[in-house]
Amino acid sequence: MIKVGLTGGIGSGKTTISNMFKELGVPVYIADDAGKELMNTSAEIRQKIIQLLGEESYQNDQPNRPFIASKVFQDKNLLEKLNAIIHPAVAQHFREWFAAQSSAYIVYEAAILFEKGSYKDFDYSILVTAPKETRIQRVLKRDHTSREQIEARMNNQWSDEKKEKLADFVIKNEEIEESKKQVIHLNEIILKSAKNS
Ligand SMILES: CC(C)(COP(=O)(O)OP(=O)(O)OC[C@H]1O[C@@H](n2cnc3c(N)ncnc32)[C@H](O)[C@@H]1O)[C@@H](O)C(=O)NCCC(=O)NCCS
Ligand SMILES: Nc1ncnc2c1ncn2[C@@H]1O[C@H](COP(=O)(O)OP(=O)(O)OP(=O)(O)O)[C@@H](O)[C@H]1O
Repeated sequence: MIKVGLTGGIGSGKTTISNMFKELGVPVYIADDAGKELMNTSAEIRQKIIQLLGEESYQNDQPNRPFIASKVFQDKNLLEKLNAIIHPAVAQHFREWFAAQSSAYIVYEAAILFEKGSYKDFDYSILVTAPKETRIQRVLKRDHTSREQIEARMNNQWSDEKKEKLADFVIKNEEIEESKKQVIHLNEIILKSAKNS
């Protein structure tokens, strides 16, 4: 079964694009959601995060996400350590999910795919892009956040230019109808490739 990794910077629209694949019947694994679920439910992960960032990182046994974000997006070293707690657990969870799938291909959506080299685990990679200011405006509209907080996350992600060099396919997500056409076209290409493999 073909594995397709899908990523994009904050506010690029990767979840919007993943949903378009879902509508075409493609199973989609959302690594961010799995990471959230594991942070909520795994006592081992909770203990490691408290050890790393202190008691304030959990309240009533639930992660204090704004607090954790305020720490790690200001300090690359802490972000690396948080990633090292969560990513292996997500990888294991994904392997179990993947073993239960039976379609021609699956899509794996993640906030970071190129930065840590995990794109190499996939047959194809898709990068979702949009101009930086568009991305900022989308997130400002969607979330209770500030430009500074969005830029702090952007500073921990590669630029689109750097990611485009490694991506197999790029979806320029500006006009939504245009993005849908690109997804339908990519779906055809990947299905054809699955038949031939
Ligand atoms: C710091 C946390 C608690 C902030 O939670 P919050 O609900 O505010 O954000 P959420 O998880 O929905 O992510 C929103 C966006 O932030 C950016 N972002 C999240 N994690 C990372 C990361 N490790 N590196 C760079 N950018 C990131 C992405 O653009 C992502 O789409 C959370 O993002 C986290 O635990 N991140 C580290 C683990 C991780 O990489 N998770 C995602 C994939 S498993
Ligand atoms: N082509 C588009 N035109 C207009 N708005 C869009 C478009 N694509 C996505 N959006 C909107 O922009 C916001 C960000 O999109 P989405 O949540 O899919 O991005 P994301 O890359 O998954 O974000 P994050 O990195 O913050 O998790 C959402 O409110 C979404 O509805």
